[in-house]
Amino acid sequence: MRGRCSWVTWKLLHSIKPPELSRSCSGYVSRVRYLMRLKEDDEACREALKSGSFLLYNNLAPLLKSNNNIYKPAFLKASDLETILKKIGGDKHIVSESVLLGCNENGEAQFSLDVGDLDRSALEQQCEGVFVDLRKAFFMLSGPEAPIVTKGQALIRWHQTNGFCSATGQPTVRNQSGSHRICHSSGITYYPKMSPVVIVLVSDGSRCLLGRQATFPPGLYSALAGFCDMGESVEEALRREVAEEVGLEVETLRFSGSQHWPFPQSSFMVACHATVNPNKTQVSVDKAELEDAHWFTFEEMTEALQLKKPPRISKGEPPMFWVPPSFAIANQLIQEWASQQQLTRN
Ligand SMILES: NC(=O)C1=CN([C@@H]2O[C@H](COP(=O)(O)OP(=O)(O)OC[C@H]3O[C@@H](n4cnc5c(N)ncnc54)[C@H](O)[C@@H]3O)[C@@H](O)[C@H]2O)C=CC1
Ligand SMILES: [Mg+2]
Repeated sequence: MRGRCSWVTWKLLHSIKPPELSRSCSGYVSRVRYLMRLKEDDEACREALKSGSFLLYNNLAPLLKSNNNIYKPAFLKASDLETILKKIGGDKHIVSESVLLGCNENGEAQFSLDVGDLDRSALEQQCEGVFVDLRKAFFMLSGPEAPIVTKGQALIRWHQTNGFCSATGQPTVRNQSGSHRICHSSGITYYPKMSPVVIVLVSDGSRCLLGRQATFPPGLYSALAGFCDMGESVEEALRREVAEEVGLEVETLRFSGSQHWPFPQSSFMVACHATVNPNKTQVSVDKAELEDAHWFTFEEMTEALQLKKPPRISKGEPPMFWVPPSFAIANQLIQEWASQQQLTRN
């Protein structure tokens, strides 16, 4: 039997018609509830496709548009997308392959769509935009716009790589919004997946510890990170990763924030600050995981934070030390640590 609460919610959701919704869902709660409905109700989602806006990707590279050298994700209106598809000889039915992304401030549904099969340069010309590799796009977009672009890519990638049931090998079928895929043979429902990762900035009170993997660009050092093992809490994963990678024992930890990270597959980054005993700071690096890790002073960190772009590499010179840019949560941890140090020094 349906509980009173869920019945009221159900009535609320189903009594609102899509046109009314699109006019009235500027509030956060309305937008969330509209999205909730679009996720599960195929008919409502098909309706929203007719008036929504679309962020295109070409083989996972998002379409960006520049205005006076300020780049933004190039969302296209449904009608404009249809016109452009017609002009370049694309099939208008590919629109139904779009994946629901969100709902903008005006209450319009947003979708992401990979158009990798269509002529890239013709599309760029028609849309007056450019498809940019996501890693490069990060440097071109302002902070608040990056998450929706990475979300769109992550969802498209998830659908591209989850076309078959891992139990039966049979094809999986998506719902209209793309919020899940079902194998009708086994009855298993698959939802888009992220792997939990802990990322931690370790401090001994006056210095902080950063490491680099051999695959990092020259000179880049970041906070320590690692995937959570099955059954572990964030706290356990964090203690283990620090012990494994640098041979230190964490004494305290404090949550800072979290971030979806699209590379190489979707991760859910949980960021924390941690401290170690200032008398037990001898680092022993696990060379299988890290090329190097060492303690950095406040002055070194402050200087690295000034760099807004990866530094140029000069021939014969040792690479300059730099830290992840502002779109990475590692940067947030470093900024917070530097501010804290600044306070204690004043
Ligand atoms: N947003 C940010 O600020 C930062 C993000 N990261 C991300 O954190 C992630 C984890 O960092 P790592 O030091 O590489 O992790 P890690 O220290 O756990 O080492 C990676 C190894 O863990 C194993 N592994 C266990 N579970 C895995 C899973 N679910 N997926 C992939 N590999 C798994 C593999 O053998 C892999 O080679 C990376 O994807 C990296 O891109 C790392 C630093 C900064
Ligand atoms: Mg690691």
